[in-house]
Amino acid sequence: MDTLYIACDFKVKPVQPGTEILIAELGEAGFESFVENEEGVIAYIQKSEWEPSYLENIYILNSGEFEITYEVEEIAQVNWNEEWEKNFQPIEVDGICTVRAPFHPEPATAYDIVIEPKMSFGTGHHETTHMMIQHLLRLDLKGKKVLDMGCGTGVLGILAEKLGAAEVDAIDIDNWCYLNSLENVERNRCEVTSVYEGNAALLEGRRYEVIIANINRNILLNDIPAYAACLEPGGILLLSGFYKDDIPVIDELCVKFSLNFTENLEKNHWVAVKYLHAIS
Ligand SMILES: C[S@@+](CC[C@H](N)C(=O)[O-])C[C@H]1O[C@@H](n2cnc3c(N)ncnc32)[C@H](O)[C@@H]1O
Repeated sequence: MDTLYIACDFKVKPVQPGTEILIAELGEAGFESFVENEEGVIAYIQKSEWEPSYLENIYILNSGEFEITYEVEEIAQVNWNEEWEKNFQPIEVDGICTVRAPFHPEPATAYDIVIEPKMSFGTGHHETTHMMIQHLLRLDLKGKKVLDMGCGTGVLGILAEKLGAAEVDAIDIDNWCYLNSLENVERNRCEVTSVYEGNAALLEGRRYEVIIANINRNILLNDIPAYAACLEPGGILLLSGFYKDDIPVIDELCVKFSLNFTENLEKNHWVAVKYLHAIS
């Protein structure tokens, strides 16, 4: 079944830094996927999530700081491979991990993740994915049970398996992301990663030592109690998908569930925060 999408084709002047700021704002607002080009960016959102007034609340479009024009189009399927071949450059994180498409040459980094992103979020280009990869590279995941909540392309769960996790559950609410994660898990020859379509309701009765969730502020505020309920004492929770300014409200909730702030990475106002589940 085809999922209908809204594609907004933004022409931005100057392209940098205007496009970067626009993508950050659209990502926070709920746009799922971005294809950058020489003139700006095409941003995608599921039609079911879209309202005609949606762009009115995107500050950068109305601030006058950048000259931005756009066209809105409804689409079903497009040739994503062609789009990504034109636009997707490999991403290297800390000289240790590369995220690339199948048509890129094999890298020399210790970890090589091959992603065909299609419509899903999670190529390592976004600040939040990049920082979550950085966090993961610094953890000892050997033998751990890991949850990748809001897996998108599956990139973080795939990396968790490559870093030695004993078992990885990757969950996404979106059918397209679920299917894309399945494909990418297979493409990377993962053996201990299972992909599920769903949300925090699936977590009942499950236990994890590490939980990764790069989603957005509101979903996290809703689902942190469910994450805490299935995180082992001494376990680690990595959260991203929100801005630095949102840390206090996220922190306030986490503390109530014995999740203690330990470390924070920050890039272009986006953050990725590490919490430790207190041992009671
Ligand atoms: C910002 S993307 C992150 C993708 C990938 N994990 C990464 O770090 O690049 C967030 C993902 O969360 C999914 N999502 C949104 N709400 C969700 C929910 N309530 N439960 C599970 N997944 C959700 C979206 O479909 C999307 O794929």
